[in-house]
Amino acid sequence: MPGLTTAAPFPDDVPTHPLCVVDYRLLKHNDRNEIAKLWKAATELGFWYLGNHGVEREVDLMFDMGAETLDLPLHELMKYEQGDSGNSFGYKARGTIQTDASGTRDNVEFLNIAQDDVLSWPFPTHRMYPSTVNARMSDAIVPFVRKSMEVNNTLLAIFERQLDLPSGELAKLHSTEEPCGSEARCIKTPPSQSATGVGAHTDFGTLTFLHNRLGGLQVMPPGTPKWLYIKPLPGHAICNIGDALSIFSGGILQSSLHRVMPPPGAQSRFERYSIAFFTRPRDSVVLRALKEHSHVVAGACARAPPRAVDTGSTSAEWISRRIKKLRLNNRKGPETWYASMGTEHNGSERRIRPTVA
Ligand SMILES: O=C(O)CCC(=O)C(=O)O
Ligand SMILES: [Fe+2]
Repeated sequence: MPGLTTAAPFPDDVPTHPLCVVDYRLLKHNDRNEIAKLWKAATELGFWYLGNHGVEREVDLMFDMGAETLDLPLHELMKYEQGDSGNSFGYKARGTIQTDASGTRDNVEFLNIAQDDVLSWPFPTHRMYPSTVNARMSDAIVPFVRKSMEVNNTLLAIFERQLDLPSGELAKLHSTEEPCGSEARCIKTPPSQSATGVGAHTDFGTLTFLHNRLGGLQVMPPGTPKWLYIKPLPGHAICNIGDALSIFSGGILQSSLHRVMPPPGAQSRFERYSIAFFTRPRDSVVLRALKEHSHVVAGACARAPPRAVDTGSTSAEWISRRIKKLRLNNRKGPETWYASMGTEHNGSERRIRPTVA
């Protein structure tokens, strides 16, 4: 099954970052210890493993759907290419985005399917997709998206309580009454690559629910200049906080820099697939700290730089601007790359700029 190969183990001689293992079933039962583990992970690294999430079967079907689709002839896929205008939904061809300040081309292709199109299926909200996507909507994509939404909404409700926000305050920024940027993604990296797959970035949205089987994902822990692999843990998803949630929380929740490199060691000989579900706010939601609604967030804002508290940008503008700046056709020099990083709110970009003597 694509992306599921266990033919080569993750090597034990590469530097990894351990992640906290959180049990979704215990979270659903309001287990205080488990909530404390989640909170620690979300406020320190912003990444954790999630077990017992109940989406395992749908994830396997998504790996199949992704492989079928990304195996279609390029001329067919190109009919659905996302283009250079900052649109996220559709197909992203290899070599269309930059992976660093020098403008190095990426070597991955991916397919993004909008949550709104899945919920309104068979009627499109944003766009149409290749035939292999339509054929798998009912059995794979709709159940995967609905279950992933449920997982992320459960996590959001916990963060809402931990941040002392009124009940439903985060949920209403993500209600399905208005279009949003939430999407499912399948990424394919060809075998035997040496260059970066997806360059250093923080996720644009609220929460990411990620499934990969081969290594390659790396994180740069806050306060360090080091890239460390996150080892896939069988049967577990990898979850992480995105910029929007970090901003809503006044920086209490951490969105960390990460990237995708070729799988390490003997795993590099294999094609790599990953499946992700990104929860993002409604399009018109302004990305700013929810300080009027929580003394905890207000306290954090008092210590944060002003740009981290109010970006002055709606979620739709934020996502579109960053995607646009990643596209090589829009590159005007190194600053275009740094501008793709959402640098204004947390200074991520400062951490990977070459040190000036
Ligand atoms: O493929 C992976 O493991 C991570 C992908 C990722 O970070 C992203 O698509 O934002
Ligand atoms: Fe990411």
